[in-house]
Amino acid sequence: MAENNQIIFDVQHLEKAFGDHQVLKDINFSIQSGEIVSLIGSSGSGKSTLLRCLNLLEVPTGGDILYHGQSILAPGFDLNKFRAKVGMVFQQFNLFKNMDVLHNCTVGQVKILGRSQKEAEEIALTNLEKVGMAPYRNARPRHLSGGQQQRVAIARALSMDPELLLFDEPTSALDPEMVGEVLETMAELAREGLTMIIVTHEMAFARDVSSRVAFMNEGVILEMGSADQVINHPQHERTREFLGRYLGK
Ligand SMILES: Nc1ncnc2c1ncn2[C@@H]1O[C@H](COP(=O)(O)OP(=O)(O)OP(=O)(O)O)[C@@H](O)[C@H]1O
Repeated sequence: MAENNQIIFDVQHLEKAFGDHQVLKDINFSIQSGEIVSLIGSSGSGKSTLLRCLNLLEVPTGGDILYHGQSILAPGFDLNKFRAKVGMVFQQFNLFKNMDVLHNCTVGQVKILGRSQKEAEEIALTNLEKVGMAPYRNARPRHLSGGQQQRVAIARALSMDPELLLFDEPTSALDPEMVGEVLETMAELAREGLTMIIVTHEMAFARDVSSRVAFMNEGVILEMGSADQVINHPQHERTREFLGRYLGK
C-alpha cells in the first residue's frame, strides 16, 4: 500500500464520447492513497465509464489521467505494470469457470507477477481467509452463490497486491440476501486502509464507508465532498432528488 495522502490519480478535464454521445464532460478530481471514494448517480450518468477510463478499459477522448504524476495515455506508459497495481472487481464477478477457487486466485499471480505456485497459493489462501472463502478453495465457481463468487473475485484482486481497487457495482448482480456479505467484506477492506473507488447504488454503504462521495449527473460531477456533505447535506436540487429516491429523504 502507498503512503497515505500521496496522490495516486489526478484526473484532468477528462472527456469520453461514444460516437456523438458525450458521456463524460470535463471531469476533474484526484484520489489520495487511503481514500474510499464512491461514485453515485442515476443510471446512465457515466459512473462505470469513468471507472473504466481509470484503468483504460475505456480510452478517454479528451483530457488526461495522471497516475503518480505520469499520464496513463502517454506513449510508452507501462500498461501491464499499471493494470497489476490497479485491480478491478466487476458486477458479474468474471471468475474463470474452468478453474477452482484457489486456481482462480493464483493464475494471475503466477502469469503476471511471476510468483511461484507455492507462494501464490499461500497469498491466495491468506486472502481467501480474509473474505471467508478459504473453506471453498477446491470448489468450482458454478457451485458457489453469487455472494461467494464475488468474495472470491475480491480475494483474487487482493492477491495481486494492488495499490487500489476499483469496484464496478459489485453487488448489483446479487440476490438481495447476498448483498450484505459482500458489503461487509468491502467495509472490512476499508477499515484496513485499502484505497478504493466504488461505483454503487448502495447509498447507506456509501454514506457509512466513503471518505468522499461524487454525485454524477449527465456526465459531470455535480458535487463531490465528504459523505456527510454530499449524502446528508447535498447542495444541488438534483442530488437531493436522487438521494430522496434511495434514502427516502
Ligand atoms: N461501449 C459503449 N458504447 C456506446 N455507449 C456506451 C458504451 N458504454 C456506455 N455507453 C453509454 O454511456 C452512458 C453512460 O453509461 P455508464 O454505464 O457509464 O453509466 P452508469 O452511470 O454507470 O449507469 P448504471 O448505473 O446503469 O450502470 C450510457 O448512455 C451508456 O449507454
